[in-house]
Amino acid sequence: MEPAAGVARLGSDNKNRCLMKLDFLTHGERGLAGLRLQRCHVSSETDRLTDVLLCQPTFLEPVPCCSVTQESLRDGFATSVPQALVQHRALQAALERAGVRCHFLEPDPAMPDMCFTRDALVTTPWGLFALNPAAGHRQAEAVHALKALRGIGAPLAACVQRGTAEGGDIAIVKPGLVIIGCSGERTNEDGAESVAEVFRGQGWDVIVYRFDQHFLHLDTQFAMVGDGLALACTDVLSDAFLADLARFGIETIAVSYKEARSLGCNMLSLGDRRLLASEDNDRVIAELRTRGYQVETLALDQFTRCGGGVHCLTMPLARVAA
Ligand SMILES: NC(=O)NCCC[C@H](N)C(=O)O
Repeated sequence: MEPAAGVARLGSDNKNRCLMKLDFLTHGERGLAGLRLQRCHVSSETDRLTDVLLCQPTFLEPVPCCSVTQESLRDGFATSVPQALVQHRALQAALERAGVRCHFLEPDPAMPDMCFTRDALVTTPWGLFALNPAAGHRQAEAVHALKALRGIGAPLAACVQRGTAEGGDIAIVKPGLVIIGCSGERTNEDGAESVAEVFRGQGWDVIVYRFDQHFLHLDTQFAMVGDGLALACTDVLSDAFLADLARFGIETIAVSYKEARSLGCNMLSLGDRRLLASEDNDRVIAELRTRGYQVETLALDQFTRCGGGVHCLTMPLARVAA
């Protein structure tokens, strides 16, 4: 069967099953506002970011589906949508100042966590990979995002065939190496294996890292910030995983458990040693600056108190090697 227009070829039967399920996406759906996507591929989380997917937090709610949000609610936290919108606009402005094109999904009242665009799908070197969020209130997000992205010309490369998988659990470390987090709750064993198959099929090395569901996603404990450099909650990550990182030549900056709870690992690399981070992580940010990284900080407490920082709020659509 020939792939539908705009669908990348990955040479797997799985892909054809995926296409049949999502066939409707190629026909007449409303796209994102305006901008056509020139390219859609990510081979490394630290290449220069050119295009990103965002969704304004118009309907943000503190859904008690992760331990950070539960703690915030216990402390009496309530979201303020006007404040969240201001913070999100500042994130957009920082991205645009850095030369990144921002593409926006339409917010939907049925999707209170849609502003965390990271989780519904991931961009691979071959195009979009449609995921299957586990959290009940997030399950519609993948189809919602795909409809819009297909409308601006993004190719669909693959989709999860079995189990559940969320984008915060997938780190495209460098060409040829992906790490998949598996807590059993958000990304489960079948979902992790389904994602791993696609990368292995392209000759990539895959590390599957299993952790306790308290930590929600891999990107609350681990994120690449530069070539061969990661922020890592070494208090929590297993010795075997840390040894795997060393084996693949990845150095880590240690982030404490408390820093990770306030999304201290959850930074976004813009490439060229530039980073966006939420404020209130002074020690980690100072360490990065000492190493020559340019770190711009943003007030994002409306989101961090709901369990997600800059990394979770952004889904890179295209990065180019510097
Ligand atoms: N990648 C991420 O860690 N995303 C944060 C998602 C937070 C949201 N409240 C959730 O529990 O799904």
